[in-house]
Amino acid sequence: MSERVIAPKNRGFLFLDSHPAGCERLVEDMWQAVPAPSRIPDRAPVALVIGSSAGYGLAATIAGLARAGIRGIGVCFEKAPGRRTGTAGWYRTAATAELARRHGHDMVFLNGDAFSDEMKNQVARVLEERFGGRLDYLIYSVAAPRRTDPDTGATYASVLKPIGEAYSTKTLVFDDGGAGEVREVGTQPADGDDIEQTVAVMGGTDWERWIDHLADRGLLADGFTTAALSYIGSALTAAIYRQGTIGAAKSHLEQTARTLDERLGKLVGGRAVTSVNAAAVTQSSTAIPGIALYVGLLRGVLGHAMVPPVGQLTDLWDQLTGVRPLDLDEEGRVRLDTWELAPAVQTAVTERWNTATTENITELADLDWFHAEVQRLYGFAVPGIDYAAPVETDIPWPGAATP
Ligand SMILES: NC(=O)c1ccc[n+]([C@@H]2O[C@H](COP(=O)([O-])OP(=O)(O)OC[C@H]3O[C@@H](n4cnc5c(N)ncnc54)[C@H](O)[C@@H]3O)[C@@H](O)[C@H]2O)c1
Repeated sequence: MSERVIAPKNRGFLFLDSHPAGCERLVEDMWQAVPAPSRIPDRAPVALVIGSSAGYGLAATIAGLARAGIRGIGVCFEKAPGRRTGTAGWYRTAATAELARRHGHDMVFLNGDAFSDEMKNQVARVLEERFGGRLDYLIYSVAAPRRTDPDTGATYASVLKPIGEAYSTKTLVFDDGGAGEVREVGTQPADGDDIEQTVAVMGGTDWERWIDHLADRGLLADGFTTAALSYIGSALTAAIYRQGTIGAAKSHLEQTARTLDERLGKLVGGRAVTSVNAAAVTQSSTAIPGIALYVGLLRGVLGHAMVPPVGQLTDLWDQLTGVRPLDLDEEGRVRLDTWELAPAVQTAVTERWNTATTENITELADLDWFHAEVQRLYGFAVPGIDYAAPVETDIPWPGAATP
């Protein structure tokens, strides 16, 4: 046992420690935010969520459990407590597992590299031994800086760069006291094999490898449906996002969905789609130049009308499970970002973006919210948590939860 008081220590948007009690409370709040199921399925669907410990994948897991009544497996890559605390995703997973258990869902969490064949084999074994060898849904929500290709052993690294020309953008940074500053940052364009490397990590290759692996072992149920998360975003961030290296990876992911959709249709009467979600504060998104300013301004314009990830994922589950029909755009994508990209919203954000300076930023953007959201990624700034009290940090990885 190792109880201690944990104070936030950070370098920019990255924190060295996380707070177990804050992480637990956030997971409980997310669960509470999900509306009760509109119908109880005869048989709890079996789902696999890859990237289940943070951001959209965590939202997929919690909305899946609380709304769609899933059971199954969550896969993520987290660090255990040691000299420092465990990662926030470690504690969020422990909290999610406990909630699943309390609500009677059989949910197993596996910690390791989703890109490896070892993890794919491990998941296949758990599906065979524990879930009747039948997978109904797979949600793919990995955001990673690197991927090692199991066939060649080559390791690819993704980069966030514009394509063609150098790009300069306004961005938001915080000083130690939490005051925001609007700065200009420049990024050089992709060169060499930057695009191929980024596509190799964040494109659809690993998603397809998962489906192939599970299909080869006969583990896909009739009507098996899979969704991978994607992003389009604003014209304000297009040069670094959708038109940049990561956008090339998202185009590849969306193309993979079209190929998989055709294949799964023939194989098991199944479906593959991408789900285009809205901007959210996550560990991955805060690493993208300009996104912090953009999201702060978006919140300044929309306030509580922003739909949080768990709200968007409730909608996705409703569409995947047939509570309402799958609503696809002309490119075959589920669109959960329409409120973000509404022309009136984008016009208002653009006006604010163009005039934003360090002096007026507090009037234009919701900086308090943004700054707190960043801290909440690590379990800090959570209302109701006593941060002066010692907490147990040595929390074990959840064992297979038998309801
Ligand atoms: N954050 C946004 O604004 C936003 C908007 C729309 C779509 N998306 C998409 O959602 C997806 C998830 O992004 P996020 O922002 O929620 O990321 P995140 O950083 O919050 O979460 C990433 C998850 O991936 C897991 N992961 C990372 N590497 C792994 C590995 N090698 N093996 C197993 N698990 C691994 C992490 O443990 C974590 O659970 C991405 O496809 C992203 O493009 C994000």
